[in-house]
Amino acid sequence: MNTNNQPIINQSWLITQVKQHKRKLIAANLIAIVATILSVPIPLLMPLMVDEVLLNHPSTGIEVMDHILPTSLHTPAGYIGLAFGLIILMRTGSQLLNILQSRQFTLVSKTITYQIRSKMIDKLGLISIQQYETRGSGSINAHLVTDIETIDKFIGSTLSKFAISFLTVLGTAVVLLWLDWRLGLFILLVNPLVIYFSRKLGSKVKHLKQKENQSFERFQNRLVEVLDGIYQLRAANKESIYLQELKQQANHIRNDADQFAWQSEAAGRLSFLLFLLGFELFRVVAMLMVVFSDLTIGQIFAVFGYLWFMLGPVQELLAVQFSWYSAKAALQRINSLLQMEEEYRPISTTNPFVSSASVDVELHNVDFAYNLDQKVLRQLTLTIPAGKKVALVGASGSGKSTLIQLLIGVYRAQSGTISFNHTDCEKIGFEIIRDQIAVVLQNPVLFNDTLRQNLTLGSKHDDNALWYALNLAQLDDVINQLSDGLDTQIGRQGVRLSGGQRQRLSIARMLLTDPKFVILDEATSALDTATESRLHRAMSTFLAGRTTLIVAHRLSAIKQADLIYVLEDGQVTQTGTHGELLNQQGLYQALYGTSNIERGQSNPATEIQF
Ligand SMILES: Nc1ncnc2c1ncn2[C@@H]1O[C@H](COP(=O)(O)OP(=O)(O)OP(=O)(O)O)[C@@H](O)[C@H]1O
Repeated sequence: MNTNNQPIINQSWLITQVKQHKRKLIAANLIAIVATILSVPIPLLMPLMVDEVLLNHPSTGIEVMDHILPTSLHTPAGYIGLAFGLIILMRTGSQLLNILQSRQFTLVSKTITYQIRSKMIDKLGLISIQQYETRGSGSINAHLVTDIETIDKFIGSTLSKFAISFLTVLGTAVVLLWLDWRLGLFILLVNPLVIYFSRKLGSKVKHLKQKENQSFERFQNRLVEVLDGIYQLRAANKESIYLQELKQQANHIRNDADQFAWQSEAAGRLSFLLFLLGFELFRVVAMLMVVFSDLTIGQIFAVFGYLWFMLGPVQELLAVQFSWYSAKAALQRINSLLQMEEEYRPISTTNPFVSSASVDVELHNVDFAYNLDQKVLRQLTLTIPAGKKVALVGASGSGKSTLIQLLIGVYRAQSGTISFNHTDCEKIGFEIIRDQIAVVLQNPVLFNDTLRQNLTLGSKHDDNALWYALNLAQLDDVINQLSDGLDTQIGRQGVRLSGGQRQRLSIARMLLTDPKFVILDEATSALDTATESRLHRAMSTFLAGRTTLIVAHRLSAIKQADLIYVLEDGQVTQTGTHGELLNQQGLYQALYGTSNIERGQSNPATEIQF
């Protein structure tokens, strides 16, 4: 866990990654150098053509060409043809090498972005549930997709071009120095000056990228929520209000993105304008030098050729910084995800389940609050004996589901102890505890996948085991009627199943894991009473001897328990069996008493809700 809040993806991390690809990067840079060496001399053929061929002042160039060409081609047309052939060869060679070097760079950049993405995926498994609840899946989604893409673009395209552009500008300056040291020096001084002003301009727009990202994050979070709730919004006829709100947020993105886009474009163009002014000045100086010094007409053609040659690379170099601002903002956001608070995972020092077939649970003076200002569980003490069925009842908001969250370690008690088989949960570690527990929730999470995958969640089970679990969960008849059976796709969040079928699928999933401790949190609330009663009967053999915690409002789910705890305002106020509690004055009697007497006699699976 990163406790010192230092960015995790920082320079030294990147350098370590880059070092792992040293050979590829060295190869890429060598290729870039060869490509530059091939392309930089092309404008030098100009003075050769103009001075030696067109103006008829033969010198070293013609001498060399005479060695290559047969005597019959020692003519201006022959020389021009040879120069043309050479230029084609050099340009093609240089472009092919550029392709090769960018291939090397993409190999490295894609691997580095894959590593960042993997690091983030690893982190997803560690982030505390509270952080997920506050940040929202939309923003996490944005980090994993958009931010990584920005970084990928920066490393892949910008950096690979950076090497070539930098080398080209440097090579050009060297040739200019050789042609005329004053011109070379001029170009060497102009470039840093332009880059300095361009950085100054760039620093004025970099915060706009962050603003754009924030708008995008807000939009994405809301979009995910609206899409998840679209059915209910449509049913409540409120869809248009939410879609309108999304449009407003899209409009914010438009404004913020527009600000960054035009201002960074303007800053880029102003920087380039500076360069062009230097360029024009350079041209004037070069022409004056033809008049006042020994620069030849051919050489001035070469100088102008080099100026054009530099334009593209200089533009690329200036663009790198704007691309860097986007990448830096993305990196900051990625780091903020990597720095999110992690779930508390004590290191396991003992495993009390190895020697014991069943699980008992004890809570002693447990205090818990989601927000420090409001306690949800207060000095809660209760025991769930091994192999027994225990029910937890209480009014809505009394803390029943919160207690389950603490049992599976999703949240941590602020004080008090939770023990399994007389061993403190912190000594056992929650990975081991979760191996013993299966939780069935009221709204089970289902994936847009086959029934089989939703049942097994990736574990290996043969079809007989699956059908056995489906049979106990009272779902085999339903699946039998589907043409694709276990391979039926159930749609997003299991939309092709009814609420009750989804709950039974989740129960079948629990049965397959063969847990020692079963937690049923309103697990059968969507079933009709007859199906629920059949299900309870079918499961009774499976549950016999397993510790079971039932959280329910329905009497039919509660009354089968060996022990019932009544929870009021985060504390146990009554304990006993159904019969005992009915005879005690208190919340249980108030909630179930009369209704039970009236309805319970006629139907054992009576449904009573409060
Ligand atoms: N993730 C959360 N963040 C902040 N507060 C929460 C969170 N979950 C629950 N609460 C609060 O904790 C209290 C207890 O909620 P809990 O879900 O445990 O009640 P419950 O007894 O299971 O209710 P129900 O029978 O309606 O499911 C409620 O006041 C609720 O507002």
